[in-house]
Amino acid sequence: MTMTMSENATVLVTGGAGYIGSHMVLALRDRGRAVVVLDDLSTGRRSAVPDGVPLVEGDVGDKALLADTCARHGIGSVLHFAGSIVVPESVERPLAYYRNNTVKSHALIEACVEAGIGRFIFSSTAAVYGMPDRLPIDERTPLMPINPYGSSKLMTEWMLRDAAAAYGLRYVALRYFNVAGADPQGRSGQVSRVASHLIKIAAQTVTGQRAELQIYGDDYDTPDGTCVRDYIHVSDLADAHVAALRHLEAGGASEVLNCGYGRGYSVREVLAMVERVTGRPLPMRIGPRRAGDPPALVAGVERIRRTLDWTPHHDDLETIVASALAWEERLVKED
Ligand SMILES: NC(=O)c1ccc[n+]([C@@H]2O[C@H](COP(=O)([O-])OP(=O)(O)OC[C@H]3O[C@@H](n4cnc5c(N)ncnc54)[C@H](O)[C@@H]3O)[C@@H](O)[C@H]2O)c1
Ligand SMILES: O=c1ccn([C@@H]2O[C@H](COP(=O)(O)OP(=O)(O)O[C@H]3O[C@H](CO)[C@H](O)[C@H](O)[C@H]3O)[C@@H](O)[C@H]2O)c(=O)[nH]1
Repeated sequence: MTMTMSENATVLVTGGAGYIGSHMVLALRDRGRAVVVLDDLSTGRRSAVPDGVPLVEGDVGDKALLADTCARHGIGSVLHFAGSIVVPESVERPLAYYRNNTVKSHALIEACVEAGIGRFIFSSTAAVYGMPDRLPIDERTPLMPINPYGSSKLMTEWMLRDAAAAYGLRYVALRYFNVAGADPQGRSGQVSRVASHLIKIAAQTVTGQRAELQIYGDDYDTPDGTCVRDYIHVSDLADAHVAALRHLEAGGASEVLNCGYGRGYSVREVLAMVERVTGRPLPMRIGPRRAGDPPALVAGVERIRRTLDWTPHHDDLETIVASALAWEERLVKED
């Protein structure tokens, strides 16, 4: 397949040494695209960036570095993953979250406008919806984040909306639901030890790094009393970004799109799948509810299916769980 001019331009992936960003780099490289990573390695790892991919080690809020990187590498599109992601930490340190997620995104958007970079893809989150009471959650659902993390992301969406109107930048904001799993070829996965995500914690428990897992509440108004989430495989999520990039490169309009499969699994269902995959009981107990957990979050996916040429390939809880476990076992062996 021949590439168009815009497909020849290098893609800047901020946060490309992190969990989702590293899968993004793989997805782009697998398609022969030129990629540069900008990451301060605060939670990411140098080893997550494949050989041959330039890593600019620095801060996404550093405008001089951004201008230099964009000019030096001939950047045509920016995929913005860099940020802070731990919800309870955002409650304790809100200003740090607004600085890292909102203020630094402002610097990046401004640098793009100044450099004439017209395509931008942003990692947003279902946290912009807060505690919606109707499922599935479509993009017209009122935006009422209940923590600084969600607010910091929503403010970036708004900056993009307004910058697009004023300066002609085109963007896609993808509101991720629950991202999980690891590269099917075992090239990347979630590395952070300070994990709060259910499937990562289950994998740490299976590999003996934790004695047991706690279910945060079994008295929700859901079929089995535990919270329901829409788990999306990280490689499908990366492919959705590739589709979003193609959409923008083909001249498509700015979009805000949910990114999930449109189906929910309860905490108990996820843990039952972990037991099925390992063939062993998982040490677990019921604990109290965790503050700020909505009972159920399931993406309305009509808009993304209509807008992007995106076909998920790993829409299967067993595949998600098995890939996360395989990655965790590899991490443990490496240590
Ligand atoms: N993991 C999820 O379930 C989830 C859900 C919704 C949205 N998101 C969003 O996806 C993005 C990636 O999340 P992740 O799970 O891969 O997290 P991660 O912590 O693994 O990756 C974030 C990366 O950004 C880098 N970084 C952070 N601040 C930076 C800065 N100021 N300058 C340069 N680099 C910086 C980190 O070193 C890390 O490599 C985030 O924006 C997050 O808000 C994640
Ligand atoms: O040890 C654990 C960890 C999680 N859970 C439960 O498992 C479900 C999923 O929790 P995660 O922490 O895996 O994911 P969240 O739904 O809380 O988080 C997701 O939504 C957040 C915003 O709401 C952020 O966007 C975050 O990055 C994204 O993964 C929740 O009901 C949680 O209470 C447990 O029972 N035990």
